[in-house]
Amino acid sequence: MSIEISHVSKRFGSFVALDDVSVSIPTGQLTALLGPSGGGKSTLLRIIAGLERADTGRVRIEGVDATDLPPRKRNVGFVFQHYAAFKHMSVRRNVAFGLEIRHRPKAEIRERVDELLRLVHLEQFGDRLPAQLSGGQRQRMALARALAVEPTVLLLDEPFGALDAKVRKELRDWLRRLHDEVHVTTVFVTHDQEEALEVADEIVVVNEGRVEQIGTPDELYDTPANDFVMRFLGPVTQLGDRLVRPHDLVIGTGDAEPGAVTGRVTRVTRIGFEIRVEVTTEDQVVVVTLTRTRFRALDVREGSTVHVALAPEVVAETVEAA
Ligand SMILES: Nc1ncnc2c1ncn2[C@@H]1O[C@H](COP(=O)(O)OP(=O)(O)OP(=O)(O)O)[C@@H](O)[C@H]1O
Repeated sequence: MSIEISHVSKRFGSFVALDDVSVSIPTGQLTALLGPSGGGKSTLLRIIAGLERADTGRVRIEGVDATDLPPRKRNVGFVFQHYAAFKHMSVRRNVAFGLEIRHRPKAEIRERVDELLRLVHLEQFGDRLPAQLSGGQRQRMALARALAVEPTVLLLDEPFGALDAKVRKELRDWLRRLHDEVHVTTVFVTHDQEEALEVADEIVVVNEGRVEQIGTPDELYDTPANDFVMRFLGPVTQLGDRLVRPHDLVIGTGDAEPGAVTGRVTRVTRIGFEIRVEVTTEDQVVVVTLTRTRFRALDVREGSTVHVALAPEVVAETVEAA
């Protein structure tokens, strides 16, 4: 394990930001701290970085007890949402900064900076000033700068949070590819479940100062530990007294299967390649999402009486899991 957080608690006045949190973060992986705003993700990241002190608990990084070490002795690299670059220095010098203050030989610095600029696809931009870069390019420069000193751990706090949706998505793919190349243990904070599901090897769900669940994207999505995780990770709907995913449901028009609920189709909406069907039963509205092909084959419309049940393959999986 690269980072071991054990029994960490943190209060701000009487407010409990972290409540007895224990997490192990594996070496070489990309781990997301995911959760709603104010849940404690950034506080946890800042405690790993040494920018904040835990009231109780310990932090070990690569086997070394880092709890009492200042940030510069932890060998961690950070990137924040609003990255403060040296405005009057070129991109190259910004990236080289950490190496220069460590008095590395000039030739070594030049070589390393070239390599980093290549890695973050900024090789043509080395001589520009940070103000002459786009937001996405600036964040890539920030990553190159953080990686320059070969940190043991890279910590990213909503690194793409301030960028527009399209650039965000591009950088997300890029981060994944970068990580496949560099393999530095990386922890990144996000409140965006799609970002975490797409990019991370492992996700730690943090809510109200506690860890709700730790697992791979598939584990969290398919076997959430509780309703909170289930709701946070994707769309949900209620079927009877169960919380289920709308795309795990099927609609039937013949005889009702055991466990099915019966209702009327009250709304049909097309969302991209999916069709969202609202079925109103005696006491609830159930949402089902179907592919267009499946929907067409069904031949139902608003007003049709239908049955809704859990898809047979999902029932089989649930039985297997239990
Ligand atoms: N220095 C501080 N002083 C007082 N309260 C703080 C301080 N830092 C954080 N908090 C509070 O602790 C709670 C957790 O904050 P934190 O930034 O860790 O949450 P988060 O999950 O990262 O949320 P966000 O995504 O909004 O940054 C919040 O309610 C916040 O207001």
